[in-house]
Amino acid sequence: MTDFVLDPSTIPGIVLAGGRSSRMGRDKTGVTLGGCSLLDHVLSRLSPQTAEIAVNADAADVHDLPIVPDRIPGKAGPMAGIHAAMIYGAGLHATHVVTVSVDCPFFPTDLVSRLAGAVSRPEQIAIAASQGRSHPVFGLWPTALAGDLEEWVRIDEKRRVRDFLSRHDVTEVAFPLHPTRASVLDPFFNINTPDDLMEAERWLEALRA
Ligand SMILES: Nc1nc2c(ncn2[C@@H]2O[C@H](COP(=O)(O)OP(=O)(O)OP(=O)(O)O)[C@@H](O)[C@H]2O)c(=O)[nH]1
Ligand SMILES: [Mg+2]
Repeated sequence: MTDFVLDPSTIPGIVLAGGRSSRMGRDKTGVTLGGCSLLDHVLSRLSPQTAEIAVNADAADVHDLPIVPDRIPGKAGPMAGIHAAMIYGAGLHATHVVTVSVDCPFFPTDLVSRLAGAVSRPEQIAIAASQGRSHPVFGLWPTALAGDLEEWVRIDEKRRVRDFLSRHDVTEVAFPLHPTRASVLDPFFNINTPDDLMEAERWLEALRA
């Protein structure tokens, strides 16, 4: 039994868009899919699920949303974005933040509620998974871990997300595949290359059919 309950409607959501997009060759945030930017796809999935939304990036066309740049310099990887998200959430007096990746337009519509429902202790991290693989950029993070994460990024040269997670109490939440007319879609399908973008166009058609 646990008496720790997290209200998903109070959890700020941060879109991680601070990477180099090197495989795509141009900033993934503004790449269009079905005529809308990837950022717009992700915002329409996230906004019904969270209280406030910010975008982790150095600079981008993010409408009138707050931009949260990395605090740790040098493009230190996704954990630097998650660190910036934790600091942002702490500034809003939130105990937890949710992160999603800008290059993943089909993520589950019940992501935040299921992650929030999975944690049973205040310092527990919840991470999404599908098909037996975890997707740590889709996570629910206690803002109280910001100091530990900052120190880890400074001392751990490899900065593998999994190595950070191994220091903490983590629960994984498995999400089902999504049936479409074409085939079953992994909701965490993510777009790294121009070929992935073409595949995403086909998934979008299949979802609309
Ligand atoms: N803040 C921040 N976010 C990052 C960094 N590197 C990657 N990310 C984010 O982490 C998520 C997963 O990263 P990738 O899929 O590798 O994206 P990417 O690094 O922009 O693309 P590549 O350069 O092709 O690897 C994306 O949402 C990126 O925006 C970083 O150095 N800082
Ligand atoms: Mg990368």
